[in-house]
Amino acid sequence: MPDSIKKSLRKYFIMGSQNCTRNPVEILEAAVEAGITAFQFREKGEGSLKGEAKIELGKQLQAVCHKAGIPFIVNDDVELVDLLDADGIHVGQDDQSAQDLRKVFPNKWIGLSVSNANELENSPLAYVDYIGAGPIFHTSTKTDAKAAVGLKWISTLRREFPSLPIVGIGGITTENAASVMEAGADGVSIITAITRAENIERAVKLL
Ligand SMILES: Cc1ncc(COP(=O)(O)OP(=O)(O)O)c(N)n1
Ligand SMILES: Cc1nc(C(=O)O)sc1CCOP(=O)(O)O
Ligand SMILES: [Mg+2]
Repeated sequence: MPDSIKKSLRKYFIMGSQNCTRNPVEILEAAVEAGITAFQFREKGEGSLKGEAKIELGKQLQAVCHKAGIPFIVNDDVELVDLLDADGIHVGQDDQSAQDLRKVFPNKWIGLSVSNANELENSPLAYVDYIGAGPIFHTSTKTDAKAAVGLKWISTLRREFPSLPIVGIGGITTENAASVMEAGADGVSIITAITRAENIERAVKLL
């Protein structure tokens, strides 16, 4: 099981309509065509859709993932995971606890953000399928992101947990993605380097 998750985390695209300057469905289709291996619907923050509009976009993006056979993960929103029967959920340290989520979703992927040793110590890793480690580099995409933790955080996690699926996130680009993998990550999570790419196919291939 961890091996198939690791494979799926390799090019993990995250996006919501607030990250897009054109149709999000077309952006996801282009990214899928170019070879992303998983997708997280993160409709959150300024300019994001709410209520029915969010659900409708989620359904459309999920259909693109289903057609391509890649996992469709929902960020934060437990009700939406349930409603759409998503493949998994990603939560942070201040969101619903992974332990509680595991009771509700015994067979779905649960991803948890872990940014430092203190969070790691307090994280219920037994209930988690993968860790999102970051922000590795500076990012302006998440307004409440912590200070960049650097590649060392990935190598520390990898040393302590040799078989745990780990994905790096935050400020990852076509130029620095290889360094994240070399530090020990199983994959890279990206928003801007894909949503704002002049050529999505080229960007995903370079990643
Ligand atoms: C793969 C991945 N890693 C980390 C995050 C960040 O989650 P969180 O800390 O809950 O912050 P928000 O994304 O909810 O703003 C993520 N979404 N995905
Ligand atoms: C959603 C998110 N979570 C982060 C974390 O550190 O937990 S950084 C981040 C934003 C990533 O966007 P970009 O690829 O544009 O830097
Ligand atoms: Mg969250």
